[in-house]
Amino acid sequence: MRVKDYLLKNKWKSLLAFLAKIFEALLELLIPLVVARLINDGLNANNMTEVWRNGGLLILLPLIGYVSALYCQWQASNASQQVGTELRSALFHKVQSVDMSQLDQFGKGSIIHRITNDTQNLQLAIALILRLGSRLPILLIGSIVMAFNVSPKMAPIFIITGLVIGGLLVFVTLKTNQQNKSVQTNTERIAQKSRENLNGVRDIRAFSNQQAEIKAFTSHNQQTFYQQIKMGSLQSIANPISLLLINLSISLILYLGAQQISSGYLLQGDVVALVNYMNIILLALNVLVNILMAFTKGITAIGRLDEILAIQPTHLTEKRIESLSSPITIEAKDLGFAYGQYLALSDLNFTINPYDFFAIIGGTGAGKSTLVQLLMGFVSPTEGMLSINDSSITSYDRETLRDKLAFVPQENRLFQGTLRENLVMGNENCSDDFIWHCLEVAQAKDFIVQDERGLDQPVLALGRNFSGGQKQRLTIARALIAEPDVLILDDATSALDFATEKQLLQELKEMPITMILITQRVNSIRNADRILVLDHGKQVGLGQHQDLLDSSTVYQEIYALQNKEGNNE
Ligand SMILES: Nc1ncnc2c1ncn2[C@@H]1O[C@H](COP(=O)(O)OP(=O)(O)OP(=O)(O)O)[C@@H](O)[C@H]1O
Repeated sequence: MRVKDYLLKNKWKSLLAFLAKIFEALLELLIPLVVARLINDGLNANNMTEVWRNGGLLILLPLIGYVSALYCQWQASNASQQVGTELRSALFHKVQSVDMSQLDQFGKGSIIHRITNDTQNLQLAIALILRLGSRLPILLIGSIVMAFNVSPKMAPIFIITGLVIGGLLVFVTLKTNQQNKSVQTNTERIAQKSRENLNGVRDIRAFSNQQAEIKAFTSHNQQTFYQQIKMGSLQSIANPISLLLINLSISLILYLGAQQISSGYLLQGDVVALVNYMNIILLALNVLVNILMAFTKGITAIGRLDEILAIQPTHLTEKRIESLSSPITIEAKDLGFAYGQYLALSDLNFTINPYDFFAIIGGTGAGKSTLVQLLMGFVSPTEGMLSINDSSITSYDRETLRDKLAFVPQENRLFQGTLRENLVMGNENCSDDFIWHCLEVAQAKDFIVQDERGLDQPVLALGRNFSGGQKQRLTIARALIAEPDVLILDDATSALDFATEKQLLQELKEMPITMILITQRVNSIRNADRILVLDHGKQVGLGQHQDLLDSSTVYQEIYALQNKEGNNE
């Protein structure tokens, strides 16, 4: 579904709001006529019945109009809020359901900006257009028609004024629409820069890079400022020019009206009605400028939201497999993956048997993390096949995969709360005994028991009260507590000292799980059942430690380098 479908879904509420506002506008148009009658037939003719009748109408018509406006307000708010809520939810679901690589082109900051800011802009535009926009054509066209009715000779003044001001506003709208797109992109850059800075505040300070960062931020900020000024200036031209034209027209009506009253063609009340209609046009045009501003933002938002809604999950299958029985066998056949045009992995062929200790090694940028993303179903293969128990990984329901495969990333994340809350995220009903067992396997028990609050000890935001190595052990324990069939550790032992890592791997190997370890350290995987060696996205070795030392040049090089430098021990 696209934005237009969400707008159509709420068409009845919008239509009711629209009709209520049109009704109010029609009533408003009658008022100058009633005033004219009050003057011509009542006051000038000294007819008190007409004075009372038209005076009464002058009270009644605005009252009915007010009730109608209230009803419109209610329906318009309802429709706009509903569209906003449904869109936010649809965007969130879309972001959850597509491959992560499909979102790369937008960036996280942009996606957040679209889900929050753009939906808000669209919501405001809908509300404003329904509440104010619907009455504008009625007021503008109606005033010209009514003026024609009062005096056909004066009507050309209305038509010419309307056309000139209308043309001016169309010009301003087209110009500001273009400008508004740049403003949105820049605002997004500011959000992205702020996010990047907050996340990397330590690195920035460590490298004393604050000045450069402040300069980059200020530059984006200034650019937005100038763009906003340019947009505001364009929009502000419209108002004084419209005002000038309207006042010139009113002067002309008064001048010509005076002559026509003298010649008996018009009555005084008719001239008052014509001036009132011109004032209605002026007020309507004032509102129009505000609506156009909201409208341009709304149109920009629709385009930006549709870009996200249009993403089709690359792995869509008719029916997803919702059960995955143990034990699990993973097989790659001519597997490859490309980020856009860049082929990050190609021609991978391997099998991971149940309860294997399978290791993946390779230098920086070899494609290890990309392979993990494929294994976790975060991205889908662009070449060949990756299967789990003989069915393509893309045919499985995501939740089913998450239940069976646990992943510990390089960047370990703990959340504010208690240790227990952090640990049981994937298995809320597990017993304390099981938690302690997993903590023991993950080599985390020792430092947890030192605090008498045990599992109830607090975790600060981002796990700030734990060291890097402690956080790694806790995230491994969390993955084990979820009782997965396959545990994938993506460089997740890098902060552990060699002895602790050795002990951890030993204990994990004894558990009834398949372990996939991604690492850069040869010495961590000497005991692996099988090691996959990657180099620049290609498979350059597959076998056990000793086989690879005999057969794989890349593995020999990594081994020689690490053991010469003694990096690992
Ligand atoms: N989102 C992305 N968009 C484009 N290219 C990417 C993306 N992520 C990774 N790459 C490229 O794909 C290649 C493999 O990256 P990957 O992160 O899988 O390597 P890695 O072996 O895990 O490296 P490291 O050990 O340094 O983490 C690299 O050349 C990288 O530049």
